Amino acid sequence: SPTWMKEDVTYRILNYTPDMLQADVEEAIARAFQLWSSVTPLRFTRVYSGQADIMISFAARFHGDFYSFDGPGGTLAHAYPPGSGIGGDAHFDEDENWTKFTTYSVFVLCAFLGYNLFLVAAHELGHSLGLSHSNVFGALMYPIYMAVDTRNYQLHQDDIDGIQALYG
Ligand SMILES: CC(C)C[C@H](C(=O)NO)C(=O)N[C@@H](CC(=O)O)C(=O)NCc1ccccc1
Ligand SMILES: [Zn+2]
Repeated sequence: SPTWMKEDVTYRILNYTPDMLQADVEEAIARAFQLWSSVTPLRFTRVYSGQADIMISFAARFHGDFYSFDGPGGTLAHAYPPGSGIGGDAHFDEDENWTKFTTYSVFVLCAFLGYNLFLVAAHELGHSLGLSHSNVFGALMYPIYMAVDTRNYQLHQDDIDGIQALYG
């Protein structure tokens, strides 16, 4: 699978969701990158203009690529594997309610309260780095979102093995 052929990868936050404070969006994204940089030689640098490797945006329905979003629920976000242009970019569905909180409540209540941006971003950035979905329940790259306590979130060994197979 494609990987970034460099250790220094840039990212840019193109726009913000109205669901959260901008500082909380920036913190969630930065923490999601830190998860992956902590187990690889990769360094992530935020840039504020021009073309970054990983362009991060919020959008609803049709948003200029072949994968339109589907309103509340369902697909929450998608990201492209490493490459030029749209490669590496991560799109978040603005029709979801984005939050910095996580609850232990059942999945359906989470769907109502919102999705934790840090958790979803961490998953999407896994794709942006070249990871596919995992079949290991509890892994970050498992295909289905599960609300978990994000205060001291740790990558599952399967996620670490996967990313170190690409960048170890
Ligand atoms: C086929 C793709 C486009 C589905 C899409 C996804 O996997 N994006 O990376 C997605 O939004 N998946 C949903 C689940 C679904 O649509 O059935 C999801 O919860 N993804 C976010 C996620 C998954 C696992 C952990 C954290 C976040
Ligand atoms: Zn995914």
